[in-house]
Formats: sequence, structure tokens, C-alpha cells
Amino acid sequence: MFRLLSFLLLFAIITGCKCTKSTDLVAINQHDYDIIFDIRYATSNNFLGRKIYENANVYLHKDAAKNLKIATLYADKLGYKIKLFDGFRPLSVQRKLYTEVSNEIYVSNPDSGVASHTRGVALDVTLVDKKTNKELDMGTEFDSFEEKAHHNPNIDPKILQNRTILAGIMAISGFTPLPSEWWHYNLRIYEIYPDYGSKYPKM
Ligand SMILES: C[C@@H](N)C(=O)N[C@H](C)C(=O)O
Ligand SMILES: [Zn+2]
Repeated sequence: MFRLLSFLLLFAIITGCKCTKSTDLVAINQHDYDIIFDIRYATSNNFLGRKIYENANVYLHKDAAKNLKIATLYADKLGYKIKLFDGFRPLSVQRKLYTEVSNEIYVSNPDSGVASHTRGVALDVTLVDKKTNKELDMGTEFDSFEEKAHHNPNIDPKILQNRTILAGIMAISGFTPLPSEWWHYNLRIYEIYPDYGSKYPKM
């Protein structure tokens, strides 16, 4: 009897661990999400000029994934598609980016406990016009670490309008903006989510 109970306990622990992995972070794929994928760190088209991810697979915490789906519906109704630049980020990559930039306004310090990409609840996104297939003009490129990328009401009205459309879609879907990066959104109250960055270096 004791043996059976021990076996069942061991089985529950093992399957429970697997459960945490497979249900917390989920893959974001073309089949389930009507978005455009442009995972920049899986290419050399990023501020480092070299590929950092081995592949372009994207993962998000299931709560963020659910809200991203809602955002795609709002975007679609308004005539846009969401383009995704990044989602879950392994700790090693967060560290690499931080070492290169060394500015916590633009890259979260991996040791500060405030990083949201490593929790799987941050998204780097923009909008594409469905009619023209062109990205909206947001005033700067993605990962342009300068003041022009900050949210600011005193910018060109067209750029302000574009950023505000993105902010509206994301806000109504449960995300909050980062003041210093027009492309970065955190799931609301992201601090409650655990950090998966070192647990899942590569999914
Ligand atoms: C590096 C940039 N794309 C980014 O995501 N910055 C925020 C602040 C972060 O690293 O959490
Ligand atoms: Zn980001």
C-alpha cells in the first residue's frame, strides 16, 4: 500500500511538472493567431546586427496569449494586423541585450526582478495596414533606443495617431504601455507572473 501511494505521489509530481511547462508558456503560431511574425532576434535585422535566437518560435504565458488573441480581433475590425517582434525571452538573451545597451530605460536589468519578457508576459509589436500591407509610421524603428521612441503627446500628429491606435488596441486587450518604447507592452499586473527565463532557455 505504501509503495503504491509513493508511486502515485511520484507520478503526480512528474506529470505536475510537465503540466506547468506545457500550460504556462504556449507557442504562438500562424495557425492560431492572425498576426505577422517578424521575430527580429531570430534574424540579423536587429540592433545587434546578428542572430541571437536559434529559431523564430515564439512563446507567451497563456494569459498573455489569450489577450493577444483579443488584440488581433480589435486590430482586424479596425483594418490592421498586429506584427510581432518578440515575446518570451530567455534570461541569457535578456542578459546579452542588457550587456550591450546597459540602459534600464531601454533594456530591463535581468537581475532587477522587473523584466517582463522573461516572464512571458511582454510583447514587442506594431501595426500593419491590411489594405496597403505597410507598417504604420510610429516615428522610429523597432528597438530604436532614443527619446523619439518615447510616448509623448508633442510629436507629429500622424505618428501620435498611429501610436494611439496601437495603444488603444493593446489597452482594451489588457496590456499596458512602456513610456520609453512605443512597441513594448506588458500584460497588466505583470509582476505577479513567475520568471521563466532561466527555466526555459530554449523551448
Ligand atoms: C530590448 C527591447 N526590445 C525591450 O524589450 N526592452 C524592455 C524594456 C525590456 O527589456 O524589458
Ligand atoms: Zn519589449
